[in-house]
Amino acid sequence: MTAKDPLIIRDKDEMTKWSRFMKAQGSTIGLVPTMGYLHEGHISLVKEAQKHADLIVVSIYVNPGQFSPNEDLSTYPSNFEGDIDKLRSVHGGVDVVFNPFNLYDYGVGEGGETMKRGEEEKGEKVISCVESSKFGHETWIRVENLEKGLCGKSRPIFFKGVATVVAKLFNIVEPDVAVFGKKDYQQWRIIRRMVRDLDFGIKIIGSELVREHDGLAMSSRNVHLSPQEREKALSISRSLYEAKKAAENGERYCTKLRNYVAQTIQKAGGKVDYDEIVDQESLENVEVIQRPVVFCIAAWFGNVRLIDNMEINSLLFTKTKGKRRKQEKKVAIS
Ligand SMILES: Nc1ncnc2c1ncn2[C@@H]1O[C@H](COP(=O)(O)OP(=O)(O)OP(=O)(O)O)[C@@H](O)[C@H]1O
Ligand SMILES: CC(C)(CO)[C@@H](O)C(=O)[O-]
Ligand code: BAL
Repeated sequence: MTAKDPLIIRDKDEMTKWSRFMKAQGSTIGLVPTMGYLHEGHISLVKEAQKHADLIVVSIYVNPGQFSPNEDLSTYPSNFEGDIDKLRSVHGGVDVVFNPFNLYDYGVGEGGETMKRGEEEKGEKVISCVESSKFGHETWIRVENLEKGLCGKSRPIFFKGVATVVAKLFNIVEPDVAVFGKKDYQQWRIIRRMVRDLDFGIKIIGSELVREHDGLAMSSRNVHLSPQEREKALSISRSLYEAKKAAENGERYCTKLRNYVAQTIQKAGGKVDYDEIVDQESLENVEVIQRPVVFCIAAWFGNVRLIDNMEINSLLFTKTKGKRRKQEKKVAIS
């Protein structure tokens, strides 16, 4: 297998020029938006994109617009050279890495009048790092209902920042297809809704969540976990698996399942931000499972906030010779 060096494009106008040129030659373009510090979860998105498009663009950009000033923008991990090495060795390769330097580069008004930092300290308004950085950006996309729950509660500007930067990337790269990971389940749903509501004409693909060998959901932020915190964080995926199994074996009451997961994570030393069972499409809370749902979790281990989720698609009322299949291992979730 020969390694392929991706072309690195840093200027947004050049990115658009490249895409338009390639499309004029008849090629289709698949976009994989990332914030870098790539792992196998990201690579799985690239492989998925390869199935749907001729040419692949991976964007690497830590978007200040989705971080509040009190969040971890300044410590978000990065390793650009390492990322390029990883992409170089993907079978079939990546054509472009778009690593923009001028995504919000509009200059600063006289007297820095776009500076709003301070308001959030008075508790009046939550603003994003992009607003407090004097970039002059003031246009935002909100996906009003889907962004309200789950991560939207504890990160109130997160999804407006994500939807806006993704819309910018779509306008710059002009892809035919874009791939998002179901690890960020709410994000994937929000992007799909935005694309539908604003007629982007881009196919959005949700790619399966990739886990470490021991079940931990892969995430760039895992690098900040100490070995002890990492071990404790396994309580998330383990309890989710148990809850899924219990649901499949007939436990439909969400309160029971949620309490079990929350208690397991707390016992392991984690601090639960939310644990909710929601409808896969509307992301609205479900009390009794009667249709496909997704069990979504966010929890803190030390200073690291992790998210994970598990879809529960089929309620296993499988019958063996007329009887409900006996649970091999009784799942204690009372
Ligand atoms: N384990 C994973 N499985 C599938 N997709 C993933 C996984 N981790 C990240 N992705 C997807 O990769 C894309 C880029 O995500 P991002 O660069 O923020 O990585 P991340 O690992 O989610 O980082 P973090 O959660 O620490 O911010 C998103 O669409 C995200 O859902
Ligand atoms: C979609 C995204 C690249 C937007 O900054 C980011 O939220 C991410 O990496 O999931
Ligand atoms: N993958 C989500 C990016 C973030 O947490 O900011």
